[in-house]
Amino acid sequence: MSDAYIALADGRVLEARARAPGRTRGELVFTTAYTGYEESLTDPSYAEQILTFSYPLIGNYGVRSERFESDSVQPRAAIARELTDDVADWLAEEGVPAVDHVDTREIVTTVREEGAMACGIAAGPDATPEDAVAEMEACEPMSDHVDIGAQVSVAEPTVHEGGGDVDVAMLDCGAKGSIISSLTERGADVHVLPYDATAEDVAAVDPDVLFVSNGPGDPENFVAAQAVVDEFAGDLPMAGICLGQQVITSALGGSTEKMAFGHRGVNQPVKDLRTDKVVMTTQNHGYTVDDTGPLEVTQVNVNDDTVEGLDSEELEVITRQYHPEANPGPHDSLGFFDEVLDLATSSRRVAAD
Ligand SMILES: NC(=O)CC[C@H](N)C(=O)O
Repeated sequence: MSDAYIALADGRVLEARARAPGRTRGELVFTTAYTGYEESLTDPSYAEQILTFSYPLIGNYGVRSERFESDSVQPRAAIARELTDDVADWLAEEGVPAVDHVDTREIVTTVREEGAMACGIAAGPDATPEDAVAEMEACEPMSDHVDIGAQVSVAEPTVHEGGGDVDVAMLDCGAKGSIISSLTERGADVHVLPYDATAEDVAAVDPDVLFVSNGPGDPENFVAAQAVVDEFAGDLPMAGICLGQQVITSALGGSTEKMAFGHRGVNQPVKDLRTDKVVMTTQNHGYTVDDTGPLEVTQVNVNDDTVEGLDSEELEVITRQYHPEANPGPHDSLGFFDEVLDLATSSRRVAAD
């Protein structure tokens, strides 16, 4: 007898083993990353999603809080072929349902063929297939989570000192901790502001650059962040990662669209169109920029040609769809943070001349 059920939007109910009990629902997605489960499970970009690991064994090197990207577990639930006790116990403590002993290849091929979909999970001694179906039926599309930023952003402005003389104003739409530390390690002071900060809040920190972070859900719902970008366009250098690229592009007149199942993993090849160099990148996104507005495409995904990097010399904008901070993943693109800080300081020099 199974003690866990996974209900998919296409009507199937899969049997599994409960590793952390509970009932929940979310958008079913998968990551192909073979390491970095501590980072992925604490990445705020996964809020309101159910994360399936395609790699079959998750948890084989334990759970260490130094690796966490935020203070809590972010996906609504986790699914793997095999979860170790370390991970299962951690998720149980955090109240996040987790299941294993399920054919994750079937889940991955379903999502690849039919797209990211509504999913319900019921796990624990009393769980029934009907409970999982009821959860799945109550699942809202990602774009209906209009205030998802409130779930993942800081409540109050917070400063992370890097000791240098560059001030970054970061709109925290669900920032991973290592995006902040990638900037402080390079000497920047990072003023982390709530996702709904106003232009006045940003002006109050007198930044050299505006940075829009990664984050969960539909970028079109981050209307306050888009308004801030619109306000400072052309007057302040700007940079963004993932949701940040999407928000900046939309605010400047471009647009985004939902992908079928997105990119989630640590080996997505990205080509720089100026150098022809390909690097491996970490990704976690379900939306993509389809109209770049005034921005120029500088980098593309080698697998499907989607936009990976955007730039505008005139507007002093530089963005990435992937995650240069890695964690998990390859460090090939860490230089992005140097480019951001160069943009901030060179613009200040021009202003002073
Ligand atoms: N990592 C992110 O910032 C994700 C951005 C956005 N929520 C998407 O899925 O496309």
